[in-house]
Amino acid sequence: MNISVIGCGYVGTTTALMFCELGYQVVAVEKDSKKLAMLQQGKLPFHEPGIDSLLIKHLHRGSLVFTGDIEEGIAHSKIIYITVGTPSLPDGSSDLSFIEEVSRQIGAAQNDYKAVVIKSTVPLGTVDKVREWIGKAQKRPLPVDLVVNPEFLREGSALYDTMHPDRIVIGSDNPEAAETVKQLFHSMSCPIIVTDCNTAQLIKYTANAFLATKISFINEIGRVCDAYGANIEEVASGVGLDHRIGPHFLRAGIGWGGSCFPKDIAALINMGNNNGINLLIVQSAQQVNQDQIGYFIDRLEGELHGLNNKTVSIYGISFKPETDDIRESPALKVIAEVQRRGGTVAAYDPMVFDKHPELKLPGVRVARNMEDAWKGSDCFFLITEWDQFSKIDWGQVMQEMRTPLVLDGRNVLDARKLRSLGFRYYGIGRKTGIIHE
Ligand SMILES: NC(=O)c1ccc[n+]([C@@H]2O[C@H](COP(=O)([O-])OP(=O)(O)OC[C@H]3O[C@@H](n4cnc5c(N)ncnc54)[C@H](O)[C@@H]3O)[C@@H](O)[C@H]2O)c1
Ligand SMILES: O=c1ccn([C@@H]2O[C@H](COP(=O)(O)OP(=O)(O)O[C@H]3O[C@H](CO)[C@@H](O)[C@H](O)[C@H]3O)[C@@H](O)[C@H]2O)c(=O)[nH]1
Repeated sequence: MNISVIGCGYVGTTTALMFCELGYQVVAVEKDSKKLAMLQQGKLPFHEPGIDSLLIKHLHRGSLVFTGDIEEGIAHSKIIYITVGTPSLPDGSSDLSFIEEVSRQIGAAQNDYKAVVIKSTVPLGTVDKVREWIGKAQKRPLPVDLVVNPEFLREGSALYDTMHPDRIVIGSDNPEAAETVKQLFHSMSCPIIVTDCNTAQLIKYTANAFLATKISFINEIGRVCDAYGANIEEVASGVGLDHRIGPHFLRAGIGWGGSCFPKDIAALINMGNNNGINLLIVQSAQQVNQDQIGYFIDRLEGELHGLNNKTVSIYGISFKPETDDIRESPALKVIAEVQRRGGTVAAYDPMVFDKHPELKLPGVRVARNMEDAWKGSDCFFLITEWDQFSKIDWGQVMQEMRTPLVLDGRNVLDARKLRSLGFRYYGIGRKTGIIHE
């Protein structure tokens, strides 16, 4: 069977490869000519572990073809997946312009029946708009079914998550179309939930909002730990052993970022507002997350008695390890806030600057290596827990920093060791405790 995928970013490329692995013939459409040229040559325009080798495998086999010609993509199959971006607008609502563009292109290129499957995360009600955009662009009335099949992959483990999902969610107002899409996954063993479009979309938003709220909640408890000298990791593991709560997404730190949580939480709040529903819990989770940057920087400013003439070394720019994605990265917010309060910044990331040579961070000294960033610095500030930061020679750091201050935005460094070496070390909620200190 043939499948077309439109939009070859993190989700589209992974989805295309997942379908190739399941045995389908895939045509993937990308409009960005630079990205397209790379993909056609078997090179990934972004970093995602494990995807590179699969890309080459399926290009060689001919099971995957990349094209910039949307008409070729539409003609290739009856099942068209939409995987374009849905970024935030300033009011928190979703920018559906990419979805609209693709919908109109589908309608204009259509010459027979299509099942259009929206994998992008889109607000409830979007399906009706897509149906209208497609219909208006059709040269003559042609049948189209709309299905939503939201994606739950995490960057950094995209391939694994797509090949081993906890569940697959399919929403459609037409049971036959839903069944067609369900059959695509017949070889997968996870639960498949078939429901209506709005319910399927709300499963996606609720999952992201719940996970983000879990993190904000533990971050807030981390502040209570700081106030009373309790240990947040022991609190989290003690609480997480309760099966009703579970151990995941209870790692306290500088807060959540990325291309999904911030925008999806904003979109959910916006959907509530549009209907007179004040989503208090989700709004609070968002607020706690915004405040978390200030919580750390207040500590930094206090420890250094002001940031004027102080240099802060930022370790990790991507929003999490094993990705080059900097969308809504906490590091960028920390840099802006340090600069706003008068400090200067040196930054190191093992991936981001190599992958994005065009990236400009005004006023920031980009370090060539880890050592270069801490030399003469007043604070080692870890934002992203790249594995290599766990192998640092802290004796050398102590020799080469101007001020022996370490802020650990991910609670991953060895607090006891750093303190015994003479560093002033702060994570969140890590003053005491016996497991990690
Ligand atoms: N990134 C994730 O971890 C993740 C996980 C789950 C869901 N999602 C959702 O999936 C969607 C896509 O996210 P992403 O991170 O892959 O986005 P992305 O920005 O990385 O990729 C989107 C791609 O679509 C291309 N595109 C846009 N319009 C096009 C058109 N008309 N024709 C062909 N190509 C076009 C863009 O050039 C870009 O390469 C979003 O709605 C997002 O919320 C993302
Ligand atoms: O205990 C935790 C777990 C995560 N994070 C942070 O939360 C953010 C998001 O992390 P993660 O969820 O691992 O990454 P994403 O790739 O953004 O994935 C989320 O967003 C995707 C897009 O919607 C969904 O598909 C995934 O299911 C959902 O986990 C990152 O900044 C992490 O550092 C924490 O601070 N503490």
